Amino acid sequence: MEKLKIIGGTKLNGTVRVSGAKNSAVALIPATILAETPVRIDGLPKISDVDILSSLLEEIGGTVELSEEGDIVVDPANMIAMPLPNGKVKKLRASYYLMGAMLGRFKKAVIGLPGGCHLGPRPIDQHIKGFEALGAEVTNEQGAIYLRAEELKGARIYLDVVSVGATINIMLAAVKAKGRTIIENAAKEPEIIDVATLLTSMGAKIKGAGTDVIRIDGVETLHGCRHTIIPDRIEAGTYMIMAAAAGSEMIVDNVIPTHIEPLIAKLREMGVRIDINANQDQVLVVPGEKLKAVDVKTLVHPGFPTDLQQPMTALLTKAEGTSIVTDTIYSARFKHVDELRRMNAQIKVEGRSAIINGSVQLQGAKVKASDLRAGASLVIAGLMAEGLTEVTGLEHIDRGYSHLEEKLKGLGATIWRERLTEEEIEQMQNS
Ligand SMILES: CC(=O)N[C@H]1[C@@H](OP(=O)(O)OP(=O)(O)OC[C@H]2O[C@@H](n3ccc(=O)[nH]c3=O)[C@H](O)[C@@H]2O)O[C@H](CO)[C@@H](O)[C@@H]1O
Ligand SMILES: C=C(OP(=O)(O)O)C(=O)O
Repeated sequence: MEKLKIIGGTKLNGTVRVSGAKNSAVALIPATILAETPVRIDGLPKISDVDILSSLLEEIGGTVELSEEGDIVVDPANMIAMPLPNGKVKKLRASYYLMGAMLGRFKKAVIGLPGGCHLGPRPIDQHIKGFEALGAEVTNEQGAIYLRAEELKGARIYLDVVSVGATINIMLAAVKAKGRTIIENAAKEPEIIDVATLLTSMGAKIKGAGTDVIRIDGVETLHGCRHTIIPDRIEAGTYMIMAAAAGSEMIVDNVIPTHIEPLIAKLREMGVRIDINANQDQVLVVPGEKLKAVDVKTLVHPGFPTDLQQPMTALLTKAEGTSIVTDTIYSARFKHVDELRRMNAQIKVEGRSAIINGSVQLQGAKVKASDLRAGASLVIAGLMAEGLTEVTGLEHIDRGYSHLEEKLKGLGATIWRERLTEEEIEQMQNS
């Protein structure tokens, strides 16, 4: 077990390069199951979700080569419908994509219910509704989902909730179903377009990804191809927030600015200068002398992403006035607030909103990340704080931030990782 140590107050500047998108990577890797020949994906982030999914593909008989640079080649030829009831699948959310991909290829799968960040209830009823509409029988037996189908047939599926996971999972199963599937009220996140792009390169017929109606005409077979992942808009957003919190001037490189429009708009409203280069792949972030309080409401894409809510909450402790942050996607995504309070933040939570009074000078403290973006918000707070901050719960941060300390050190931050002592481990286990 490890902790991050941060000495706050250093002005960050320079250029940081964004890695491949976590939420694409975790769907692209399972999608390779559907091919009959090797698939290569370039630019995956170095995160534990990628490592775990790669090892799950090996468990079902795939040959997987993952390079240090994040390029993966998966040969799915010898994969079998091996049950994956629990264990590793519980360590991440996106193991649910193994359901759609294995159902598509083998017409059966047994996958344990997924893990991922605890943000309030995260049901998968819309995924199951989609699989059933395609002709699968779905049961929950001792914490694992059993899926079986004689054959998969295209269907019209209206999602009652706009869900990223359900949209992608239904796409994965439907690309090999007989006939046409129409997903209505589909989610529109850039990661959905990325997965559709990979599947199309594999021979699938998909129209409308990125809109709220996706049409899929099933095909008999899918083949290998080469694909480059999109940059991580949430990681990009996190560094932009770090720049606004503790930067002088920072260039965030390898971004698609249209993917982070709501964040750009909010940072500008706070008084942060954001310039986009002519190539549309870099943003320059220059914080103002003083930051203004703003209200933020998370929404489905293209609204403000819930995954940037927690980092944004940390930044708003530095803004003058009262900010209200409302999360309409998750009912309990405020576990970072108690930890920020330890650092002298003036925040209270009422229902789905956090009310933040600023500006305050945060103080270094020992804090614990309860989930991935809570971890990011504590690192941001640590960069702004006076003195030493120690962050534990790094297993969450490592699910989603590639080379975090190296990137921050490159920007001038004083940050390092240390092993926890026996005594600290015991204290954590008792707390
Ligand atoms: C691996 C991955 O890509 N994770 C992302 C994905 O999670 P995930 O795919 O789990 O999130 P969804 O878009 O499915 O969830 C959105 C909302 O719909 C609800 N819901 C979802 C499915 C369902 O069957 N029934 C249901 O009620 C959820 O409880 C939540 O309130 O999108 C979220 C919303 O942008 C992001 O926070 C996560 O980072
Ligand atoms: C909630 C997140 O991840 P997951 O869905 O993988 O738990 C996230 O990336 O912020």
